[in-house]
Formats: sequence, structure tokens, C-alpha cells
Amino acid sequence: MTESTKSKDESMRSHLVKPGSVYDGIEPGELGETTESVQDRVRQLESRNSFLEEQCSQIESEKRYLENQKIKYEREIRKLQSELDRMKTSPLIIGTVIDVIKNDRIIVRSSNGPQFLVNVSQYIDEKKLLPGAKVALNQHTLAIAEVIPSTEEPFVAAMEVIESVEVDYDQIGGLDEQIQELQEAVELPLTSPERFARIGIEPPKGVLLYGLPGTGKTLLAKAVAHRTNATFIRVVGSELVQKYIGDGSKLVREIFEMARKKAPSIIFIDELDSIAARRLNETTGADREVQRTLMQLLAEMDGFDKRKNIRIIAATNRPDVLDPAILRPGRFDRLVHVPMPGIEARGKILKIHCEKMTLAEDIDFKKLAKATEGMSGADLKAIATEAGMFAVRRDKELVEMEEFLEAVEKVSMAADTQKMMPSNLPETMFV
Ligand SMILES: Nc1ncnc2c1ncn2[C@@H]1O[C@H](COP(=O)(O)OP(=O)(O)OP(=O)(O)O)[C@@H](O)[C@H]1O
Repeated sequence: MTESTKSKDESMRSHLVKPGSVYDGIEPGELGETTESVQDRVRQLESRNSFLEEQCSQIESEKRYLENQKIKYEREIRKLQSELDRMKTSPLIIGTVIDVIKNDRIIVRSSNGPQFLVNVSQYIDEKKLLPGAKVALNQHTLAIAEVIPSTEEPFVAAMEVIESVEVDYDQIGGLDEQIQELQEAVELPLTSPERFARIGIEPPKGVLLYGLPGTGKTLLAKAVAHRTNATFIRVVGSELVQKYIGDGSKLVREIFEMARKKAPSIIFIDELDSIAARRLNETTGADREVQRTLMQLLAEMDGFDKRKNIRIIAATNRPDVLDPAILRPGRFDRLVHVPMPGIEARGKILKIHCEKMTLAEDIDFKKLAKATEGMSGADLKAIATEAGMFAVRRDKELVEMEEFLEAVEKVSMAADTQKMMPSNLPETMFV
């Protein structure tokens, strides 16, 4: 043993064998361990210690994540609870004040047609009860329960108006044929109307995109608006008839008015079936109201000739229930089926949605496309987002294949639940 090793041993020994401990006074070697083995043991313990510290901080970060999740879910529960409570309260009927006889006797027209002479709750500010004001009526007594505040332009809220759309065709995967159809039917008439004039044909007035949910119908319409620098005006059929009871037809007029003001524009009517479903009879007020909305839409479309810088695209998941009147020539006379993506399209869509993600080299898009049979573009987008979320949660630098496979499993479970719902969507449709 050299002098320096000896003195190192001594210092180690004095460090380990504290005065007064059971080892104090025992000579080196008598402990049955060599100094090297003690050093080994110390190293082992140190590395175990740092491993445990790491585990501890990991568990703590997981704990923090779970606590955040808990807060999020509790908030959601509170929201759902209040929504439930709201749902349980009896509905009020919407009406419009026609005339004020005396301060407490008012003539109102209910949203489904008939007029009534009704009483007013004493808590209502009489000054607000002017002809034309919107009011909520008690379901049983029809007394005015509240005056609905009117905004200056109530209809603007019903539309989504995007003056400059950012979606382009290269963000759409696997719908090349559909893009071409839209280019011919919507883009060309807006950008080169003279081509149609030269040949002497009228471009189609309206294009109806039909296909299962999440297949990219809205995306297609937005991309056309982008290409034509058109204002994109989106309305949802079901909102038109549910939220704006009694005003659906007026709203349709407003939409076309807005489209004229902001031309060139593309009006996109989502869930067209909500306003244009075939009806066997129109016995209820609500049915008559939907019919009025549809008639207004048809009238606007029929009087459309000179406004060539406005195009209409509609979308539906249920083309089979549509009123044939809406599909007549001069209305929605171009039908474009937007199918569920095939294997190649699924690969493309996934790549599009992963474009901005930091991916590991092991990502096999072919394998993912195979594993996502039966999934829509919206599902594929959800898979990319979920995979990214898994990587964030694990504090990774890159998203790896394992995250994608877990995301496929998660999203396919949700998609399976949706598939259990009935769908009567035909593969092809002819007018
Ligand atoms: N072919 C596709 N390429 C790229 N992304 C797609 C495609 N189809 C769907 N998506 C993604 O899914 C999302 C939902 O699609 P979109 O709203 O266009 O579906 P939709 O057919 O209009 O659905 P719905 O019938 O439910 O209104 C889009 O924002 C887009 O990110």
C-alpha cells in the first residue's frame, strides 16, 4: 500500500467510523470489509439515492398533473350540473309584442303563429314593453316572464363570417377529385366567369357536399373561399331553426344581404337537412316555420342570376332525407360525395396534421394508415393531437411511434362508440 492510499483510507475511515459509534476503535480490516468495498457500497447507495430522487420528482409531477386534471373534471362536473339544472327548468315560449293595451295587458304573437292577450309579471320594466320587443312567455299562463334583451344585429351572431380564410387545398388529404369538382363548380365561376359566358353555359348555382361527419366538407368549402379570396359565411341549419325560432326566413334574407355586401362570398350552409328535410305534413308550428325558412332559401337561390360573385355550398350527412325541391336544377344541382378516407388518404391526412410536430424517426405512416381503417379525417387529426399530448405528458423531446399507437387506440374507442349510432347514408346519390 502506498503512502497516499493509506492516508485516503484513513480519511475514509474517519468519515465512516464516527467517534463513539460501535465501529470506533476497530482497526481497518477488522470490519470484515476492505476500504474499496465500502467505497463501492457508498457509490451504490449514492446512485440508488439519486434514482429514488428522480422517481420522487416524477411522481410529484404526475401528482401535479393529476391534481390539475381533478380540478378540470370538477369544473366540468359543475358546468354539467348547472346545465342539467337549466335543462330541468320548464321552457319559456318566445313571442313578440304586437300591441300594449294597458301596462299589464299586452298582445303578443307566439313564435308558432297565434296571438294572445296576456298578463305581465310585476317585475318587468314596463318601458321595455314596446311593440316589436322579444319576450319570454310562461308555458302555462302565457304571462310575460321576461323581456329578451335585443342586440343591435342579432343575426350576425348566427353566422360565422371569415373575411380571409387560411385553409388551402394542400391541407386537405385524399380529396383530389372533390377539390377538382369544386374548382370547376365554384372557383372558376368566381375567378373566370367569362369562360362560362364564352361557351354559353350557366355554372352550377349550388354545390351540395354529402358525406359522413368529419370527412372534410367544411374544410373543402373553406379552401375554395381561400382560393377565390372570397368572404366565407357559415351558417348551421339546425341553429337557424332552433335558435332563431320565428326568424329563420328573416335570417336567410340577412345572410344573402351580408353575402352581397361582402362579395365575392361563399355561403356555406352546414347541416342543410335541418332546414331542407322532406316533410309529409306541416301540422306543427315548428314545421311550418322550418318550411318558411326553406322557401326563403329557395327564393334567394332562384333570384340569384345576376349575383355571380356569390356561390353557395351546403353540406349534409343525410342526403337521403332532403326535399327534392332543393336538388332541382338551378338550386343545389351539383352533388359531391365526400367519402371516408382510404388507406392512402389516411396516410396523407396524418402527415398533414403532423407537419408541425417534432417526430421521432421511427414513425411509420404506412403502419398507422393501416391501423386506422374506418376512421375519418377528424379522427386522424385527433390521433395526431393525442399522440402529441402523450409526448408532452411524458416530457419527451419527440413524439414516437408508441405515442401514436396509444393515440390510435384511444381515438378508435371513441370512434367505435359513434359508429354504433345508426346512419342511413347511401354511398352514391343521383338527382
Ligand atoms: N381530408 C382531410 N384532410 C385533412 N384534414 C381533415 C380531412 N377531413 C377532415 N379533416 C380534419 O377534421 C376536421 C373536421 O373536418 P370538417 O369540419 O371539415 O368535417 P365535416 O365533414 O364538415 O364534418 P361535419 O359533417 O361533422 O360538419 C377538420 O378541421 C380537419 O382538421
